[in-house]
Amino acid sequence: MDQTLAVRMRGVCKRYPHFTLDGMDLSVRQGSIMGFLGANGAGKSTTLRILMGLVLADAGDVCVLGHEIPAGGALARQEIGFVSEDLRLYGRATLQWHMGFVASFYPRWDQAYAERLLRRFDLRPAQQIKGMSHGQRVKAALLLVLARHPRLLVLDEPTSALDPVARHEVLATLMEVMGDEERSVLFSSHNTHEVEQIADAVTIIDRGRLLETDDKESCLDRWRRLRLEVPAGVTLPRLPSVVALQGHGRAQVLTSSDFGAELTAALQAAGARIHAVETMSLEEIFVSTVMHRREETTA
Ligand SMILES: Nc1ncnc2c1ncn2[C@@H]1O[C@H](COP(=O)(O)OP(=O)(O)OP(=O)(O)O)[C@@H](O)[C@H]1O
Repeated sequence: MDQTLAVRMRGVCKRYPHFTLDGMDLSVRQGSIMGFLGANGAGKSTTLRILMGLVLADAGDVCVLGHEIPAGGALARQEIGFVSEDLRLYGRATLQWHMGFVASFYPRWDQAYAERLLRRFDLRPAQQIKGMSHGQRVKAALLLVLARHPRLLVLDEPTSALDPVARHEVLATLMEVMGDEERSVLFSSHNTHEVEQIADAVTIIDRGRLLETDDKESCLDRWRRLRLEVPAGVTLPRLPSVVALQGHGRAQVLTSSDFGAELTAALQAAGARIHAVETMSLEEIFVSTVMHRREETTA
């Protein structure tokens, strides 16, 4: 495996009665934060569970931190911090008890850092888990994995239950963790704003398929919305990078996934005038990518 990749998934398939993960590819570079975006039911949790060795794939190759999955799953999990919706914490035990429990298994447990996180996340160590709100439980689970200093953090929608202040603290903590070039984060989310804020790479999936994966900056750089004037009788060229065309008559809006000189030249040669070229947010890119693929598959 490429030593610079923390995660490498190739052609992974998983068939459920009403869902198929279909040839999923996913690469996470060591030292990067990968935002894993998908609509409800897209297959994000299934993909993350396969790479954790918690769900067995029907086909494909998975390698995490140099360990083949599932054979090397136990070794890989020693170096991964995984936080998901179904948090496996003991309701009747306190956070303090959990901290001692985790510390006894992981020699790299960092008590001083754990205490800093307690203050930052505004958690009380003597509190029982069952008395915590959902958001507090998520923060407790994050503390328990972060203080182990895992080489890879795999977070399944870590911020979905958090209020804006808690979300800000968690995102800031994740960015701080990345001060170390050895560490990598893979986190799934519906929230394109937080992915845009902290990720340096983005993967978009829908209905069990990979749609887009790229460095965030190059993704934001490629996508553009063009406001066009299209005189009567002009037919716009059908270029592969044209993802959407809206409006009729003279004023039309074109969305491109690969804006550049070639598209500009083709539009001008056809007789269209470009009035404006606008950048797009990751949210707009995500929605355009998913809608385009759904239209293609239903056409
Ligand atoms: N154990 C299972 N048995 C049958 N179907 C399953 C199982 N696990 C997941 N699925 C199905 O796989 C699909 C993808 O689910 P998954 O949880 O991976 O999506 P997701 O992208 O994480 O969604 P969300 O954002 O809503 O959490 C869903 O249709 C779900 O019903």
